[in-house]
Formats: sequence, C-alpha cells, structure tokens
Amino acid sequence: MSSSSNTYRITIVGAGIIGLTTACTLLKEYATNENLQLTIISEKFTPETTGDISAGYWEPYGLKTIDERILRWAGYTYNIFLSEFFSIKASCGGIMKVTSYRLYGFNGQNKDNNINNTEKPKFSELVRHFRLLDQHELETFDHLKPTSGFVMSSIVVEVSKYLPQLLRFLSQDNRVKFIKKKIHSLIELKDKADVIINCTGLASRYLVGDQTVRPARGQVIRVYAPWIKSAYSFDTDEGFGYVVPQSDRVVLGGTFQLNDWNTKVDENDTRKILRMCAKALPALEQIHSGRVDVGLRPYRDDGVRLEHEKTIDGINVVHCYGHSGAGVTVSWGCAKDVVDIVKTLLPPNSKRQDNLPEHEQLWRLVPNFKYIILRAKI
Ligand SMILES: Cc1cc2nc3c(=O)[nH]c(=O)nc-3n(C[C@H](O)[C@H](O)[C@H](O)COP(=O)(O)OP(=O)(O)OC[C@H]3O[C@@H](n4cnc5c(N)ncnc54)[C@H](O)[C@@H]3O)c2cc1C
Ligand SMILES: O=C([O-])C1=[NH+]CCC1
Repeated sequence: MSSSSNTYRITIVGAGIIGLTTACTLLKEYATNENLQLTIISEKFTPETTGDISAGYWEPYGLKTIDERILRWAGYTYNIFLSEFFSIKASCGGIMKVTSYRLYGFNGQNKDNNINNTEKPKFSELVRHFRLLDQHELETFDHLKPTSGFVMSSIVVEVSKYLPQLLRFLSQDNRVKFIKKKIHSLIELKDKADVIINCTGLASRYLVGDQTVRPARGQVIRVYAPWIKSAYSFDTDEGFGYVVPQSDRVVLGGTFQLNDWNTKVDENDTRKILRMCAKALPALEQIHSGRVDVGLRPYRDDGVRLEHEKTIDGINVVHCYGHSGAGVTVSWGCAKDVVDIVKTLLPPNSKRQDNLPEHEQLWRLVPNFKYIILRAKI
C-alpha cells in the first residue's frame, strides 16, 4: 500500500475544525512514525472556515438524532476542551468555561404550545454542574420567570483563535505539509496518498457526490456587550435564540435555515436575532452595531458520516463530514474515531516504543492536548 517499504502517506482534505483536530490526533497516534507523511490540502484555512464564524458553544445542536455516537464524541470533546481550559492553552486558544442557562416558556414565547421541559437533555450526564432550575430559581430568574430550564458549565471555543493554535502545533512537525488548493476529485490524489481523510464539510456534496449533505444556513451577530459573562439559550416564538460570550465579543444567534444557500447577510434575520435575544436580555436593545456573519452548516439527513470507503478506483477514504451545528462540539471525539480507522489501514509503528527517550515516553502517556500546549509553549 505504501509508496516505499514503510512510508505512510496520509492526506487530509479540509482544514476546518474537523480536519485540523484529526491531523493533531494523527500526529499523536503516529508519534513514533518518522515514516509518516501528512499532507493537509484545503481550499480555505482559518479564518475562512465555517467554524471561524460559529459561536463555538459546546452543545450537540442541529442534528436529527442525538445518538450514542454523538454523545460519545461530544463527551470526549467536552473533556478535552475542559482540560485545555485548566491549562495555559485557554489564554491563547480561545477556550472559555461558562455558566450556561437554558430557559423555556419565558415571556415572548407562545405559551399555548409551551411544554414544561422538565426532562433532562441527553447530554446532561456529559457536563459538569448540570441541574434543572428549581421553582424558586424559575420564579426569581432575573425578569424572565421561565416555566422550566436548566443550568450547566459549558465550554466556548473561539475557533478563530483555536485553529491557529492547532496550525502552529502542526507546522512544528516536519512530517506535515500544507497545500492551499481546491481539489475537484479524490482521483487527483490516487497515487499520492495511501489514505485520504475527507473533512470537507458541506462541500462533500460535490467532492464525493453526497446529495444528502445540504446547507443549514446560520446567521449570527458579534456585539460588544462586556457585561454578559454567561451563556443563555432559549426558545422564542420566532425561533431558537442564544447569547454566547467569547473573549471580547458576544455572539447573538441565530438562524437555522435548511437548503438556504444564501451566504449574504439578511437584514430581516439580523433584526429577528436582535429581537429574540433582547427578549432574554433587554439591555441588548441598546445594541445597534455588530459584525454579522453568515455560514452554511454541513447538515446531513442521516447525521455525521464517519466511515471508511474503498472507492471503485481502489482509494482508501475515511469520511468525516455532516456535523451540522455541532462540529466544534464533537470534533475531538470524531477525530479519535477517524484515526482509529486509519490505524487499521496503516498500523502505527510502535516498535520504537520501548527505547523512546524519557520525555517522549512521558509525552505518550498524556493526551495530545497537553503535548500541543507544551509544544506551542516551547
Ligand atoms: C452560524 C453558525 C454557528 C455555529 N455555532 C456552532 C456552535 O456554537 N457549536 C458547534 O459545535 N458548532 C457550531 N456551528 C457548526 C460548526 O461550525 C460546523 O459544524 C463545523 O465548523 C464544521 O466543520 P468542518 O471542518 O466539517 O467544515 P468546514 O469548517 O466547512 O471546513 C471544510 C474545509 O474543507 C475545505 N474544502 C471543502 N471542499 C474542498 C475541496 N474540494 N478541496 C479542498 N478543500 C476543500 C474548505 O476550504 C474548509 O477548509 C455553527 C455553524 C454556523 C454556520
Ligand atoms: O449551530 C449553531 O448555531 C449552534 N450550535 C450550538 C449552539 C448554536
């Protein structure tokens, strides 16, 4: 399979949050493989990926079903982000741990079809400090008096700061090569890679002809509102709204418009987002300016595609796309499963394990995020 006796040529197409977390995980799992040649090909790099404009908020969102895979990936990712928060990475990687409130049935929501959401979301077991708001809290919740809700510690990842950190770590490894280029068919890579990892998000619709992946248009507004230090999300009569603090801006969202390919700002959506969020936090009515971003989430009818495919041309491809509104939330968990598949195709050379220098052996005992931190620090 390899071009020479034991060179492993792996190509990742796509340098979004999915592609780069996969690349970092590969370097960890193939740490002793000096024969690894990792090429990252992408039409766009940060800050032009979908994740860069995302709210970067940890919650499985925009998926038709939240199944065991999603929960496993999201739980694994939460723990990596949380560990990075408690390390130096937080200062430069755009990682925040925030108190997060979900509110149901407060004023402005159509009470007729309001249900009392007392059941816990499936992901409640995965996070720290989750609890349902009690009756006293509901009655005294600021001015809102929601009929039900919960609070938890969530994580916010400012992807436009996080991806540069991952790129910095990757570029320090001489086995990694970057190519800024759009490819039109995986066949272009046939004789250049032993395994191709497809992390092209919505573009998989064209690159691999998957017509089930389609856009879920999202519009968000980044405003200067330094008094907001918690995250809020809520159902309103106009849709699902959220307020997510990042390092120096607050992200107000959002829209979720399936099959809408419009990447231009829609002023009506801007006004709607401000109205929804001001219902939860009236002080936002004072906000009259902000940066409006539009992105197309890679929605897929059957959920995330993460699997190995041997194409008719004999190419080994591992697909990882279709994360909709949860790509940040499940990124590291997906990366781990992708690399586990790659390892079945190209078994890592572990024969050098026993005579690794002390610090390398120590490093192999810690998850890669600490290694990224140490290398980035150095
Ligand atoms: C407004 C908005 C808010 C969001 N908020 C959140 C949130 O709070 N939490 C959360 O978890 N998720 C959120 N998301 C979703 C999240 O952003 C996506 O799920 C995630 O970014 C998808 O990552 P990806 O790497 O698969 O795709 P992308 O980021 O789109 O990256 C795909 C990469 O592939 C490259 N590429 C594509 N085709 C080719 C080709 N033919 N040749 C070469 N390169 C190619 C592109 O240039 C790009 O670099 C949000 C999305 C939007 C739009
Ligand atoms: O895609 C999105 O807009 C979001 N994902 C998680 C919270 C908001």
